[in-house]
Amino acid sequence: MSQSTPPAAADALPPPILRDVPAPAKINLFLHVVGRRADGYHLLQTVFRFVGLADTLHFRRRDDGVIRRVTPIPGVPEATCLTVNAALALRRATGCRLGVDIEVEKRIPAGGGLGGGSSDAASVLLALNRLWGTGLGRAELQRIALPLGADVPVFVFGQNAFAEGVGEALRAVRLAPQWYVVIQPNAHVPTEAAFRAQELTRDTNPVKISDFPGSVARHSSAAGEEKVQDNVVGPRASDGAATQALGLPEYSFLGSFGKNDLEPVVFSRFPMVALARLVATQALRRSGGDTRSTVRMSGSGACLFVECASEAQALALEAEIAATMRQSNSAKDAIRAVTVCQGLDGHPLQHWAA
Ligand SMILES: C[C@](O)(CO)[C@H](O)COP(=O)(O)OP(=O)(O)OC[C@H]1O[C@@H](n2ccc(N)nc2=O)[C@H](O)[C@@H]1O
Ligand SMILES: Nc1ncnc2c1ncn2[C@@H]1O[C@H](COP(=O)(O)OP(=O)(O)OP(=O)(O)O)[C@@H](O)[C@H]1O
Repeated sequence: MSQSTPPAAADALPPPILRDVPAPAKINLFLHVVGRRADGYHLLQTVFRFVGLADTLHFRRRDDGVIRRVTPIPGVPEATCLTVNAALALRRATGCRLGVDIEVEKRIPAGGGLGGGSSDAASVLLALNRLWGTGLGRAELQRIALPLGADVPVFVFGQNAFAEGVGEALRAVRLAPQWYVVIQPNAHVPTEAAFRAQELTRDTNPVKISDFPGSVARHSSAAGEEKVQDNVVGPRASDGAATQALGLPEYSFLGSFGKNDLEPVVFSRFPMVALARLVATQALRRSGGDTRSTVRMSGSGACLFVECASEAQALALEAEIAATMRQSNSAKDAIRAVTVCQGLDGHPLQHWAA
C-alpha cells in the first residue's frame, strides 16, 4: 500500500464536482506477439495512438465513502465496471475514505479493441487523484493501473507510446498527424479468447524503434557530410518519469509497417470481422486514397481502422463504406458503425499527473 502522500484535509480539497473529463480511445497501429509469460499473459510490442473518439466522465465527490457508477453501460454491470474498480484501487492504495458518483457518457464501443474500458479506468484514477486530493505521482498511478488491465497504464502515461512487456513498458513516440476511419464490425471479440487460441503465433521477431518508418534522424556533421544516427528515445516510463515526446523524431505508420498478430485468429473465428474487412478494403481501393493504406484491426478487435493522411481522404472512405452498406445487405450486416477521428498528439489529461 502506497501511503507516501497523506490524504488532503477536507478544507484543502477542490470543489466536489468535476465534469467533462475525457477518456479517449486508443488504436494499436501494429500489435506483435513476441512471447508468452509463465502466467499465460503475452509479451507484446505495439504502438498506441490516442484518437479523438472519447467517452466523457463526470464526478461528484461523496463524504460517505460510497463509490457508485450512476449511469448504465449496456453489457457492463456496475459491479465489474473498470470505473468502479479503478476508484476502489485508488482508495486501497491511498487509504482515502471519500466516495464518488461516476457518470459515464459512453461513445467508445465496449470490447472493440479501442481500450474504452481501460481509458475510463485511467481517467477515473487521474480525476479522483485530484478530487480526493490523494496527490499521487504518475509513476504510482501507473503501478495502480496495471492490475486493472494491461491497457490501462498507457492512458495514465499520457503520450503516444511504443509499448513492450504486457503493455506496461512504455516509451513516448511522436506520431505524424493522421486521421483514422474506424470500422466497427457486428461482432464482439473477447480479448482472452483471442489470446488463448491455439493457432495464435507467438514468436514474431522483435522490432526496434529504429525500424519504424522515418525513425532514423539524419544530421549534417560540421564537415557537411550527412551522418545517420539511431533514434534517441527518453527513459522508460517504468523508471518513473514520463518522457517528453517533443524533440523525438516523428514516425509515420501510414502504409503497412508491422501487422496485428491477432488478426488471423479473429478473422477465422469471427466471419463478420473478416467480411467487414473485405468491404472496407474494397471501399478503400475505390475511394482513391493512398495506395499503401491497408485495413487493420486494433487490439484484439473487433474494430478495424484505416490510417489516412488527411481528413478529406478519411471522409471519402467513410462515405464509400456507407454507400456500400446502403447497396449491400451483407455489408450492412457485417458493419455496425463507421466513424472518422483524428489522431491526437497526446492524451488530453497528460498534464493531470506530475
Ligand atoms: C490486446 C490489447 O488491447 C493490446 O493493446 C491488450 O493487450 C489487452 O489489454 P486489456 O484489455 O487491458 O487486457 P486485460 O484485461 O489485462 O487481459 C484480458 C485477457 O487477455 C489476455 N492477455 C491480455 C494482455 C496480454 N498482454 N496478454 C494476454 O494474454 C489474458 O488472457 C487476459 O486475461
Ligand atoms: N467502463 C467500461 N467500459 C467498457 N467496458 C468495460 C468497462 N468496464 C468494464 N468493461 C469490460 O471490459 C471489457 C473490455 O472493455 P474495453 O472497451 O476496454 O475493451 P477493448 O476495447 O476490447 O480493450 P482492448 O483494446 O484492451 O482489447 C468489456 O467487454 C467489458 O465487459
